Amino acid sequence: MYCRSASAIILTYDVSNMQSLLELEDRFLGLTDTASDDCIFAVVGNKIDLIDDYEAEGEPDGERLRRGSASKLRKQVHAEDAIALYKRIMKYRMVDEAHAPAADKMCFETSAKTGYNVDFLFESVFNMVVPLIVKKKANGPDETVNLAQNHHEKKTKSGCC
Ligand SMILES: Nc1nc2c(ncn2[C@@H]2O[C@H](COP(=O)(O)OP(=O)(O)OP(=O)(O)O)[C@@H](O)[C@H]2O)c(=O)[nH]1
Repeated sequence: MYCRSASAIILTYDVSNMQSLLELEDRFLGLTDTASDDCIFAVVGNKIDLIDDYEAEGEPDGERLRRGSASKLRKQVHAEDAIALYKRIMKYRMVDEAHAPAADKMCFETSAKTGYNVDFLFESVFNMVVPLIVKKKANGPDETVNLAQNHHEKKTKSGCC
């Protein structure tokens, strides 16, 4: 996972697996330390199609009955769990909640399989990120690591000693 200067990070868990949400915090949150200070976070519960009471938008009448619920799973991660994680992420990043997008706006449930909410997720994140990027560009170029310059500086130092 490479996050240096990232303007947006989408953290994805599996709605039918609580462990996947816990791992986002335990294993991946620390890896976002190098993201941009104003980085936008979205917390996304994927695989919503596997859940018992999921009903895809636009699903034809009777389709759900036809599908049956034998293979459906119980939802293990609820919206409030994701919202609580989002709030902990803001705390971890030391972002004042008043200055961050509202938690309920940044937590999504999707299905990569059916496409449910996927466009909405990316459009929402995109609409938030673009103004930030435009603002940053207007403030001048990003600080970047100049590998050639570092190399040269090292060489000069070793020459002096
Ligand atoms: N039903 C369903 N299956 C999905 C969805 N997204 C991914 N999968 C399936 O889940 C499996 C793992 O998907 P990956 O994209 O490899 O995700 P991963 O995070 O590496 O793996 P997992 O932790 O197992 O989900 C694959 O078989 C995918 O086809 C979804 O929205 N719904």
